[in-house]
Amino acid sequence: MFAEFQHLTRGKFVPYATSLRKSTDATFFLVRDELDKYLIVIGKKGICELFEGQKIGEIDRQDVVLCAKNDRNCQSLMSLFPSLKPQICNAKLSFGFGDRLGVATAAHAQCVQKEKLFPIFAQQSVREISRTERNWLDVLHSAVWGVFESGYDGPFGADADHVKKIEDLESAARAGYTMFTIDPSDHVKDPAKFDKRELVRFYEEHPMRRTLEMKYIGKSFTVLGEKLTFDEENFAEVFVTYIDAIEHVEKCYRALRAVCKTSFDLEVSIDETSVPTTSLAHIFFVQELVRRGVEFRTLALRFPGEWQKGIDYVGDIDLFSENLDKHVAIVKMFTGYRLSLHSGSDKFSVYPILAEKTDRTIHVKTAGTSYLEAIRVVAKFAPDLYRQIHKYALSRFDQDKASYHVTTELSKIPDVDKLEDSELPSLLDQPDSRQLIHITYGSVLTAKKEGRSLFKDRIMRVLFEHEAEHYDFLKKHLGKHIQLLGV
Ligand SMILES: O=C(O)[C@@H](O)[C@@H](O)[C@H](O)C(=O)CO
Repeated sequence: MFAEFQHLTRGKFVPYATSLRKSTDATFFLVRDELDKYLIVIGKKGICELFEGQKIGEIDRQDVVLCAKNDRNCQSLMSLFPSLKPQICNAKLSFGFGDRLGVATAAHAQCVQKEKLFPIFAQQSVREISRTERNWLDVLHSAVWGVFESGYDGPFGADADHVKKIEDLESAARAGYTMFTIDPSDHVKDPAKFDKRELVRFYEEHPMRRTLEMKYIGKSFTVLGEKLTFDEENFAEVFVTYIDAIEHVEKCYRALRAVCKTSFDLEVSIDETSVPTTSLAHIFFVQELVRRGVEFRTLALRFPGEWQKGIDYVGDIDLFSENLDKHVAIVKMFTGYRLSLHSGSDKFSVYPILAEKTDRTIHVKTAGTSYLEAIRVVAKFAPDLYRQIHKYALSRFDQDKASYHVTTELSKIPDVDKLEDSELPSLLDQPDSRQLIHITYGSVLTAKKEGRSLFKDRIMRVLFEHEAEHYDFLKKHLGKHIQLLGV
C-alpha cells in the first residue's frame, strides 16, 4: 500500500508505518511532509465521506483522501476503531503521561508494555489547560492522534486532573474522559492557619458533628500493630480539617454521575494540601466517602516530605517509607481503591520504594517532565530560542510559581549569556533551572507579541523538525520512570 501511495504522490509524503490501520473497507495511516502531519484515508467513496479531506487520487479504484488532523477526523477514526477511545483502568499499576504540548503521546506509547501497565495518555489539570489555553477535547484528541501514530493497540485512559469545579467535571465528561480527579484541597482546613476559637465554633455548630461523633469517637483501628483510637480531640481535628472537603467531593461525584452514562474512574486528590495526611485522617476520609456512596478508585494523599515539580523527592526517605507502609495497610483494610502519587515526575529515589511497598498497586502521575524534555530539544537544536525562553521564564517565575509549591533558587541558575550553546541542554538537568522552565510553561506557551506567538509556534516547529530526537529524549526519560517502577 505504501509503495502505491508513494508512487501516486511522487514521494511528497513520508508515511508513519506504525500508524497503518485497516477497517473492513478502508485503509488509514499518517503521513508527514515538511510542513505538517496528515491522515490518509484510502477506501470507497462512502467511508471517505466520514472524513474531511481532499481527494488526491485513486489506488486500485479506491479514493485516496488527504485529511487534516482535526477534531472531526479524530472522532471519525475513534468511531471506526474503538481501541482509540479512552477506557477505564483495568490494571493495578497505572501511569499518567501528562503532555502539555500535545505532541508526546506517540513516544509515551512506545514506553508502555500494555500487559504490565495501564497508561493514561490524556492527562492535564484544569490549571494546565487554562495556562496553555487548551481544552479537554484538544488534550484528548492530541493523545488519540499519538496513539494512532504509534500503532499502540492497548487500552489507555483520559484523566481530567485536579478539577475543583463541577462545571469543569461536566465539560470533561462531555468530551469523553474516563477518569476524573476531584481536587477538594481548597476545602481542606489547615488548623494551624485558623484561629482556635473559629475552629471550635465551626465544629460545635456543624450539623454533622454529633452524628459523626457517635460514629467515630471511641472507635479503634489497628494499623501495622499500632492501635489508633478516635478520641474527642483527634476526631475534632480530623473533622474540622476534612469535613468540607468530603462534602465537596460528594457533591462533585453526584454531579458527575448525572452526566456520565458509563462507568468512570474517580480519583480524589488531597496531595496539594499543606497538611500531611495522618492515618486517622486517611481512615476518616475514606470511611466518610464510602458511607456517602462515593465510588472512588484512587486516592492521592499528602505524603510527608517535598513533592516539588520536576525534581526528585526532597525529605526523609525512611520517614516517607514508614508513612507509606501505614497508608498501604489502611488501603488493605478497606480495599476497593489504590493510592495515587502526584508530582511523580523525576521522583526517582522513591519509585523503587513505591513499587515494593505497594506491590506495584498504585497510580503515578507525571506531566511537566515531558514538557522539560521538549525544551531540552529546543536547547539542543535552537539555542537562541532557548535563551529567549529562559530569559522570559525568569521574568515570569515569581508570578507563575504562585500555585505550585517549589523552593527554586534562581541564584543557582547559570547566566545563559555566559554559557556556550553546547552547555544549554545541561540546564535541563540542573534542579533550579528545571523548575524555572517547568513552572513557567503557561507564560512561555501563551506569550504573544503583536498578536503572534512569541515562542510556542517556534517550539512546535523545532519539535516537528527534530521529532526523532524529541521522541528519543521522551522514551529515554519516561522509560527510566517506568523501569524504576519495576516494569
Ligand atoms: O502541573 C499540573 O498542574 C499537573 O500536571 C500536576 O499537578 C499533576 O497532577 C501531577 O501531579 C503530575 O505531576
